[in-house]
Amino acid sequence: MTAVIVDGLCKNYGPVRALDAVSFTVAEGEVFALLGPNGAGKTTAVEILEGHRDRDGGTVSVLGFDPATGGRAYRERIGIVLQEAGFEEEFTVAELVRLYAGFYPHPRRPDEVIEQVGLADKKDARVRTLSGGQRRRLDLALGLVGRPDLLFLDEPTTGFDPSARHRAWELVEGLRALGTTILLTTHYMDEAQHLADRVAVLRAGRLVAVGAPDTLGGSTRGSTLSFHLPEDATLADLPVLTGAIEPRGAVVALRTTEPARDMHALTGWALERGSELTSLTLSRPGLEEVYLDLVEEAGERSDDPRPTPEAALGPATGRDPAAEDEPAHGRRS
Ligand SMILES: Nc1ncnc2c1ncn2[C@@H]1O[C@H](COP(=O)(O)OP(=O)(O)OP(=O)(O)O)[C@@H](O)[C@H]1O
Repeated sequence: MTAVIVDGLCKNYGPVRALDAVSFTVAEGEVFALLGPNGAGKTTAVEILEGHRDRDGGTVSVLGFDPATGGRAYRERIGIVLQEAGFEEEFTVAELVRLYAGFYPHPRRPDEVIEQVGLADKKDARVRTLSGGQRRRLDLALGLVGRPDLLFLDEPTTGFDPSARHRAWELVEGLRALGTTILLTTHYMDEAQHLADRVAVLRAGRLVAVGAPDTLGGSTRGSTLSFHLPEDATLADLPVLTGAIEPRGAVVALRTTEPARDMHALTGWALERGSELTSLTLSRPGLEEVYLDLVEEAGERSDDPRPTPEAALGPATGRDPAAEDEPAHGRRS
């Protein structure tokens, strides 16, 4: 079954078109990452899916519910880890996790969840005494304790130290193994690469690519063939190659969409002249490289969302009273 279906989703904040006909699906049990620069619309999309924000157009189905009208039955099926949740500071960790467990019909055992997120030694500590990273782990515990079918993780490891980060990744992998569908946002490409089955890249409210982290952007982005230039050769001696050559010190890198042809030409050339092509490697661009290409294409600025067509037609008429300036549920937008 498909866990999430988003079709033609639109959201405007006054003159700003935060989401412009965004469509994607997430399969049941899949880990799906929404990527994009600041202001791209990730939080808006996630808040609409969570049922915390209205949409202006399009259809959304999550676990068979429309989040806008799913009510309590819907909320019991999902878990949410907010970017900045406001906690009751005087509760202890254990009290708060137990309190949240009480909101759900089939919760996980609070002690087990506290252990899983690495807060066992802090279970009797008051929330106000926790460090930033420990608070994020508590966020995670509160998102997990209801045993959700779908977990929303909004930048789940921001502020984590490297070992806490790896622990969180293991936790996500464990949840995936249990069949939990996970929709996460992150600015860390290594996190998306490591955790996500598929990623979607938003830029200024528009979806610009969806795919597996290893193949995002398609074959047209090409591969990189790199090798050490033989000592007795110069760049001018190289055979005719289809790709563009970039010298990087002693190493030559060739970005090519025809790697087999270029590899054949190069190795033939080296054999013929009796040279060795040391450290010859063929690699696809990493997710970070592809992502940067996608979000920087067409010279768009990351913090420059598209205006709505109405706003683009004329001078701004001031703040639209319909603009929602109040973040939903204590969420920073
Ligand atoms: N409550 C609001 N009122 C008015 N404009 C908003 C509101 N929330 C978000 N926006 C605008 O909508 C656009 C998308 O914002 P959003 O928070 O969804 O982006 P994001 O991709 O989550 O960014 P970040 O990576 O910084 O969290 C931005 O231009 C933002 O300024």
